[in-house]
Amino acid sequence: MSENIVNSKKNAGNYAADLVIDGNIVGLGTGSTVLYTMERLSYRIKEEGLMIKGVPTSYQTAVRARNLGIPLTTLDDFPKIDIAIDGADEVDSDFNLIKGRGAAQTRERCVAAAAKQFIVVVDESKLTKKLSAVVPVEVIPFALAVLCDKVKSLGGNAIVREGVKKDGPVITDNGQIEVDCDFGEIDNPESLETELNNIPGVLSCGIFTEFKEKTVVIAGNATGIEIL
Ligand SMILES: O=C[C@H](O)[C@H](O)[C@H](O)COP(=O)(O)O
Repeated sequence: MSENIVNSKKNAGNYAADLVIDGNIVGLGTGSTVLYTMERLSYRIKEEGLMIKGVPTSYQTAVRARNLGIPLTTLDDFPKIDIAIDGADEVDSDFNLIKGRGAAQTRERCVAAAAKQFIVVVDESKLTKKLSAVVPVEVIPFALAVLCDKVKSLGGNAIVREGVKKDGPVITDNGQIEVDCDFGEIDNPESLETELNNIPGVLSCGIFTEFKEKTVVIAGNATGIEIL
């Protein structure tokens, strides 16, 4: 990762952490940008006495939060939360998102849905006019072929994500399979999201279109941020 991208992620992540106030229940997204948010929250907890609890969206985020001294809670205890901060793989000009590079989009969707405010932290290279990144989809193995068939009928191409230091498919934090679906440029993200999420056996696809009204996008660059 170039130094520019690292600084851009850091600037976005840090800015988002400073939006958090005492008493907040904070959805903690997954990925490299939110890690900067979590590091800054950890600093604020230790240095400023900030009192918060985090709801992690993945096993990795839970482990990182524990190591950083961020107290954790769950959606069982707080079905409604104050603010969720999360990264994205692509953000279009209408605030439609593609998420799930880390295969965490199902829990990320649950946490974003539970939050009053959804803060998306990205480096500015993630901004695009039209979504065209690969769309991750989490599916139960029983429905894998049905999903692949449906993706084909929608003009896409589905590839089961393979592990890096494991042979065979990536098994998600929910014990399911992650499938990367390439549709090229996506003309209608809302309808594609609905089509994919309605396939029986799909837990969640990575297209997020329904949180626009509560979304603030913080796009980091090498020297600062832009709020969209
Ligand atoms: O499953 C992973 C998530 O959707 C991430 O939030 C997304 O991939 C962005 O990650 P990063 O901040 O590392 O680019």
